[in-house]
Amino acid sequence: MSAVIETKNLTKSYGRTRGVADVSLAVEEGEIFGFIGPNGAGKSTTIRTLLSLIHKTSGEARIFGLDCEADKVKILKDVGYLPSEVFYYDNMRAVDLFKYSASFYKKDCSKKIGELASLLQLDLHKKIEDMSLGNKKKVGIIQGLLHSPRLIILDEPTSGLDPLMQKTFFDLIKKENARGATVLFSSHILSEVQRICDRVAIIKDGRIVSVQKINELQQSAYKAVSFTARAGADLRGFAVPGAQNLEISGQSAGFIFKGDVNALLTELGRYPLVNVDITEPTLEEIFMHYYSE
Ligand SMILES: Nc1ncnc2c1ncn2[C@@H]1O[C@H](COP(=O)(O)OP(=O)(O)OP(=O)(O)O)[C@@H](O)[C@H]1O
Repeated sequence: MSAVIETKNLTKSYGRTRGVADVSLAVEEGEIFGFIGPNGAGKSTTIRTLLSLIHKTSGEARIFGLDCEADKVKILKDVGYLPSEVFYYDNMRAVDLFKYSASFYKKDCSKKIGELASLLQLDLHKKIEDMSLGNKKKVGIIQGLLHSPRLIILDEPTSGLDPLMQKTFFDLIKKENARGATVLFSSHILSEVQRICDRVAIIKDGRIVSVQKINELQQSAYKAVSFTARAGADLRGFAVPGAQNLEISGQSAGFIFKGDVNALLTELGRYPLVNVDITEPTLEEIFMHYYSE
């Protein structure tokens, strides 16, 4: 395997404002790689820097082994990009925009444009300014995929798509991946990442805090624990090493746990319990732990 995207200590500052700092990532050929973090974490900044839409402050960024700034033109021929906010030549019809885009790639993309439009149910002959937000998003998706790129970069791609169309979209991305495309997929919606990605990088406050395989993340040592005690029991003193995000509400409590199970059971045994649940945490619960650290 070879890295399609590789960054080393990639840093971008907007004057005094933090963009991203020391981002080191490797996305391997054929992966669907998730990039997840809350709003403002630095996902779009990383992506725009990779595409040389903005200049890095320091560090290295390579795509297909080429330097993202020096070899930008060569790289972009084989990259499909769906920006988080789509701006278009509004008075054009979708079909004309696609023809115009295709002319850059010097490829006949008409068959693929037709297939994508039919799959996504987009009227190609409508003016973009007359389209709903969801249909404008579809225009962005088709524009990103029409040249069958080797690398697809999607920045929050599903906003504005209804759930049925989201499923169609995910199936489409899986199909593009099956034909050999590598995919970088940014999102703040955890269930989306869980649905489609092989590995995920978590970014927080401009820095990567973890890179993991999705299945390993779910099988990590973390457990979700919740319990309920009999009326009158005071849970405020509940404490065990390894418990995080502890929330106590009346007679019930819940937390994420990674630690000595015996210590957990001993602590639980101090309370008159009526119920205990120890389960695999959802991705949401696992990520909350990263977000709140
Ligand atoms: N053009 C800009 N000028 C100044 N600061 C910026 C600019 N663009 C982004 N930032 C700052 O950089 C940081 C990272 O923002 P970025 O948009 O990359 O985050 P994000 O993870 O993509 O979040 P979102 O989902 O909200 O777009 C934020 O603190 C943001 O305020």
